[in-house]
Amino acid sequence: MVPAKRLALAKTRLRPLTDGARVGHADVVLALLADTVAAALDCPRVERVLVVTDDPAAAETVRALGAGTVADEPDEGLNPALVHGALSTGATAVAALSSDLPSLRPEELAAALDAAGAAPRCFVADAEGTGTTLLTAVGVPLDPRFGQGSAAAHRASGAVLLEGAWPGLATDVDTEAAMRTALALGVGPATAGVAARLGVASGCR
Ligand SMILES: Nc1nc2c(ncn2[C@@H]2O[C@H](COP(=O)(O)OP(=O)(O)OP(=O)(O)O)[C@@H](O)[C@H]2O)c(=O)[nH]1
Ligand SMILES: C[C@H](OP(=O)(O)O)C(=O)O
Repeated sequence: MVPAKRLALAKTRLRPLTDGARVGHADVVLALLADTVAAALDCPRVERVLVVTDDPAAAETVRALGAGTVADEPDEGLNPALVHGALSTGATAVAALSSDLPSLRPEELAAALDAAGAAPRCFVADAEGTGTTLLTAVGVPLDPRFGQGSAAAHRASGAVLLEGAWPGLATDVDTEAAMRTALALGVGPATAGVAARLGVASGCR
């Protein structure tokens, strides 16, 4: 599952990059989401990708890529939306993946999901070590604790930290600096496109 709130309201910390730019803020947020979803869809360990969203443009884009969508219910923020999404799948094994991972490679996600077999609930921390980019649950409720300091919250809730050589999985694009880190790693085509229009150089993922 990939959560995506309304594009215009999301990723406010990227506003310094998009304010006054030739490309709209929502287009940048959508590009990050599209590349993340495309990588998840290309991962052989992923049976299906569900985007939890109420945003019409996000829903249209991810459906065109091959993902499904689930309504953003009960409209009480990120964690309740993920619980709702997980229940709606009826699946035994579920994972919540950040929507802002444009450098994610399908093989990185496969490696993390393989490692997640080690415990009922596992998580991958972001590059700073404070946030979470992936939370997995097999045979138990997802019990998501995303938000500030979520790595510590997930650890305290009993989830096992997974560590590996997966820079694209760890590089969530919250800030302009993180965008530059992602671009240096190489990004998917949608993010490469908006980066070009923003005037930021990028490599290909
Ligand atoms: N479906 C859904 N997704 C959410 C909700 N709140 C946050 N998200 C998504 O969860 C992810 C992580 O959220 P944050 O890191 O807080 O992102 P953000 O609020 O867009 O970013 P900032 O404004 O810069 O803090 C982003 O992909 C958001 O779109 C929500 O209420 N519903
Ligand atoms: C949702 C949150 O994302 P951040 O805003 O820390 O990237 C998290 O990592 O739990």
